[in-house]
Amino acid sequence: MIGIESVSKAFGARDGSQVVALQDVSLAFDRNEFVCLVGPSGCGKSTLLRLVAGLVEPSAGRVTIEGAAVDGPRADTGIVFQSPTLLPWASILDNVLFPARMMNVCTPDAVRRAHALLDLVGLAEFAGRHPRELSGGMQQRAGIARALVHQPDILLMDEPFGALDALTREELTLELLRIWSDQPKTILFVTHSIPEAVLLADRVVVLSPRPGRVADVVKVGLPRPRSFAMEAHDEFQRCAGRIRSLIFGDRATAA
Ligand SMILES: Nc1ncnc2c1ncn2[C@@H]1O[C@H](COP(=O)(O)OP(=O)(O)OP(=O)(O)O)[C@@H](O)[C@H]1O
Repeated sequence: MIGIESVSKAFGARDGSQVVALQDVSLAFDRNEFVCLVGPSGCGKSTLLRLVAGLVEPSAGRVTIEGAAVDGPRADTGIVFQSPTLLPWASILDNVLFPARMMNVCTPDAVRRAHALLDLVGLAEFAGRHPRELSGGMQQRAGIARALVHQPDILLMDEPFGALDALTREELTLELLRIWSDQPKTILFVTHSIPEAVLLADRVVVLSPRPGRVADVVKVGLPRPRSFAMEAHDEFQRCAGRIRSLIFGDRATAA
C-alpha cells in the first residue's frame, strides 16, 4: 500500500551546509500492516513519517500510496504526534471533530463516529470537558480519537506515548492494539522503546545512525492478540535481541 522507493532527504542548514537525514531508503508496507520504526536519535524516523504524510518532499526517490506519488497531505491519512496539541478553548468532542470540520465533512454521521471513538478510547464521559480538565494520557487518547474520526486508512504515529508515564503507556499500547483489530488500517509507529515495537508490530524497521538507512527489517512472529505476558516468549526475546544488536552492535551485550 505504501512504497518508499530509493528515497533520500537532505535538509539545508543556515550556514549553507546540508544535513542528510535519510539516504537511499526503500521499503514497502502492506495494507493493514502494523510497522514500527526504531533507530538512534536523529536517524530520520520522523522525517520518514513526514515524507509519507506528504508534509515534506523527498530530495531523491519517491513515496507512493496505492501506486500514486504522494505530493502533499492526504485526507485519508491520520497523524498522532508526541504531544496531542488539542485546541484549549474547544471541548473534547469539538477537538475530535476538528479534522472533519476542516474537511467540510462534519455530518451527523461524523458526530456519531466521534462519540463512538470517545467511547472506544474511554472518554465518553469527557466529551463536553476541555483539554485542561484531562490528564496527559486522556489528552493523548483524545488525540488518537481525533486522528481516527475521518476514517483514515493510514495512521502515522510519531512517539505518541513518549511523554506519558510507564503505566499509562502500557495501557494505551493495549488500547491501540484493540482499536487496530477493531478498525484495521496501515499503521506506521515511531518509538524509542524496543519492547513496545516488538509488542505492537508485524515488522520492525531498524534505521542506522544518520544518515538513516535501513539496517534491517525484523519480522515479529508472535501470535495475536498480543499481551505483555509475551515479553517472556522466545520469539519476543529473539526479535528484541536482534533489534538491540542492530542498534548497539557489540555494546548490546557489554553490560
Ligand atoms: N526541518 C528540518 N530542517 C533541518 N534539519 C532537519 C529538519 N528536520 C529534521 N532535520 C534533521 O534531520 C535529521 C533527522 O531528524 P528526525 O527528526 O527525522 O530524526 P528522528 O530519528 O526522528 O530523531 P529523534 O529520535 O531524536 O526524534 C536530524 O539531524 C535533524 O536535525
